[in-house]
Amino acid sequence: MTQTVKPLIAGNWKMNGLSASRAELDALARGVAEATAGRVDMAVCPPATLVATAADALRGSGIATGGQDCHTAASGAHTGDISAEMLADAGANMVIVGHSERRADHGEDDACVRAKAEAAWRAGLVAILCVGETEAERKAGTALEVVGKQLAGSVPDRADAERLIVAYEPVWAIGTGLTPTAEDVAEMHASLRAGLVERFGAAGEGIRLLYGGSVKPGNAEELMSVANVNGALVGGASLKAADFLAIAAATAAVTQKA
Ligand SMILES: O=C[C@H](O)COP(=O)(O)O
Repeated sequence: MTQTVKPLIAGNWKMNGLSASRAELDALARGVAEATAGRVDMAVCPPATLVATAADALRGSGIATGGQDCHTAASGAHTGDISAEMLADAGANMVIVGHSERRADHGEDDACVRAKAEAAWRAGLVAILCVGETEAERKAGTALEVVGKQLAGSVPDRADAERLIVAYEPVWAIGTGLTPTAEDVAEMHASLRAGLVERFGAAGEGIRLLYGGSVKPGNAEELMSVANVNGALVGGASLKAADFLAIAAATAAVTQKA
């Protein structure tokens, strides 16, 4: 883990959560101080219907609230869409853009993801921008090239640590229980770091690089110990406060050893 970068453990609830999920949010707010000891930041990205609930439940806890997607426009005739400004108005501080499920299910390409990141910035939100290769690309030996192209095409100019977080999520590791080896994660994150530094200079050193894909309490310590891994984007294991807090605690333990 890059020692100067405070890790972030962010939860992506995807299309899960009803009003009863308030109990999990309240449990996170109660447990965050003990789990992180102030050494790790946390965020929860619930579905849009729960952003205001999450912002309310997490207020004062230090846990940030995020959306899972935003439209490129601030408002207008876009039925069913939600703008970054609306997320901010509901209490969000950040928004995920370019998740592989959006890229696959909604045909979002790098130019679209870049426009969404710019929309996030326009609304004052931090963009958590996702990149990652498919299983076929990994097997073909093109993972570094594919992800490097996604990074170059999706990240807007003038990125810095205040406004951008990059999440590396191998598509084949999402929700499967599979994870890359620590060596593969290290190789990819080193490549992402090099790409950011080449483009943004010293600012690229501070941009958080999250790993995502089947992060659980049992593998968090190993994954969070990898060089240039500055936290995690957690799907399934973020739905239960106890598991999510355990991942944060494992990350805090890594930072203490570093
Ligand atoms: O955004 C989160 C990722 O897609 C990871 O999901 P997962 O932890 O359920 O594998």
